Amino acid sequence: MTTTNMGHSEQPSPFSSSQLLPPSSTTSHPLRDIPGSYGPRLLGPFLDRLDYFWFQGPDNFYRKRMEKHRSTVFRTNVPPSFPFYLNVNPNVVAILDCESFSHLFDMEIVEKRNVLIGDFMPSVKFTGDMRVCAYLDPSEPQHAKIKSFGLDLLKRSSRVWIEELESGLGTMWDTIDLSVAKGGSAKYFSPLQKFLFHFLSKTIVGADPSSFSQEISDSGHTIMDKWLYLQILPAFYIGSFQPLTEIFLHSWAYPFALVRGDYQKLYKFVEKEGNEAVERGKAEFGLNHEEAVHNLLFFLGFNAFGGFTAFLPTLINAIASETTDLQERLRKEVRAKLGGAGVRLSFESVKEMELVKSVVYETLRLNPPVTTQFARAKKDFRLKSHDSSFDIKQGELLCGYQRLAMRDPKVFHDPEKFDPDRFLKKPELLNYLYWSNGSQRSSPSPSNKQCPGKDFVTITGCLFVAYMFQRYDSITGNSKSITALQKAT
Ligand code: HEM
Repeated sequence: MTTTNMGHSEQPSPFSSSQLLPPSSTTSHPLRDIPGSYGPRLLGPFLDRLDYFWFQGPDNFYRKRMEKHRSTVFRTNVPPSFPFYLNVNPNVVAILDCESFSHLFDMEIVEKRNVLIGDFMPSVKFTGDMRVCAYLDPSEPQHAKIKSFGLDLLKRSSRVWIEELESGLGTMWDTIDLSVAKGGSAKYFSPLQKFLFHFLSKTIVGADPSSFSQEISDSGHTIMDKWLYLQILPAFYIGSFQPLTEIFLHSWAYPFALVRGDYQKLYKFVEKEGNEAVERGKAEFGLNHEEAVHNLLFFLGFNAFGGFTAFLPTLINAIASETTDLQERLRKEVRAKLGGAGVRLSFESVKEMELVKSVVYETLRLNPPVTTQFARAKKDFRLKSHDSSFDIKQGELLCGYQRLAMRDPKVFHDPEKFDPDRFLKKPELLNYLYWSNGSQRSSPSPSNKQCPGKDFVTITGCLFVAYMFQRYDSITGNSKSITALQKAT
């Protein structure tokens, strides 16, 4: 067994002793053929691609097939596919319930080599002609070295995390305050991304963008976006401007040449300003210079900046669009445990904020920032869903769609509803919260593929909420704009 916390052989299936499931689902798992088909060789993948990106959108794409096959496990194609992705095999086995999803974490039976985005892998030119950590399987020696480097960076960054967070959030909310005062509302994507780029560069890489150049300080976040989205575009759901999106954005992969100059700027920034981290990667974790810099850049830009960019707008939306007494309850909890404006945030104080934590977990359940995880069967094995079992053959690609697995009605009561108290009432549900590619009760390690940022992300989400309610009495808005702010009295 290579994993420490999450393998099937070490940890019984999450459902074997669960009180949450009806007794029938824990008893027998009759063997079934995997329903669904891949259709004609070129036409099947093409039609599925159009359904996924255009006619249905990802949620309905999976939901309709799940209903049609009366199964949370079935065969389908996922993009990218025909006509210009001839080397990509779009055939997958979709898995959409918590029990079957957890097989993705068992490194004894699945391999995670080059499957971050599915069978399609962006050109390694985007990452310095090397396969960075997220594409490595734990069986590859380099994985443990680089993952340990990442875990160490995060541990060290905790020394400046709070201080940098407070100062970055101060600047970000000042900008938003100003726009709301001027125009009555503020689109916050850009100030949020600018804050994230500065904050994560300083904490994780130890690199201050303002010390490097005006361009990186002002536009580092947009440069990062360009590099990041160009890589994931072939599989990225856009949901508008069809059929132009299908023709021009989803039909071929764009070359690295379009961002070569930008990537060089980011590389130089990390290499120079993050020199201390780079040297530690070399001296303590046995990486060569190039490996240390390219991996640092990927941790910063793709993993951390990309992840938080997807997560924080959903957190703001969950709170700012609430019309219940949630904000009042959050405000009371934050001020009781921490105090009002001017009192320093701390890791310890947010650990005691049970409602704040539950809201953060519930946001990650309903809106997992990375919607899909893939893994390839290392050997033939039997995969279980709640009510059936299925034979998986070595080499088959499993595709876990988090947005439906996290709405599994056998685990989460009234699963489509945002219930801010869900995890407060039933903390044992954390076993089934999978946003980090592992259970919220498991730990990332060099021998598994769980996100090393798992705890930092949830704690930062809590600190983000605590800061908001220190500063404001109420906030109105959605995932794009803030429309009203009432300063703390
Ligand atoms: C909200 C923020 C974040 C989200 C949503 C997120 C999500 C994820 C997910 C889903 C995976 C698994 C991908 C897969 O194998 O299919 C992952 C892996 C990873 N994440 Fe995060 N992450 C976040 C923040 C961070 C941060 C702050 C770091 C800092 C270093 C980080 C570093 C990594 C790395 C290195 C991996 C690959 C792990 C491995 O190869 O074993 N992530 N992340």
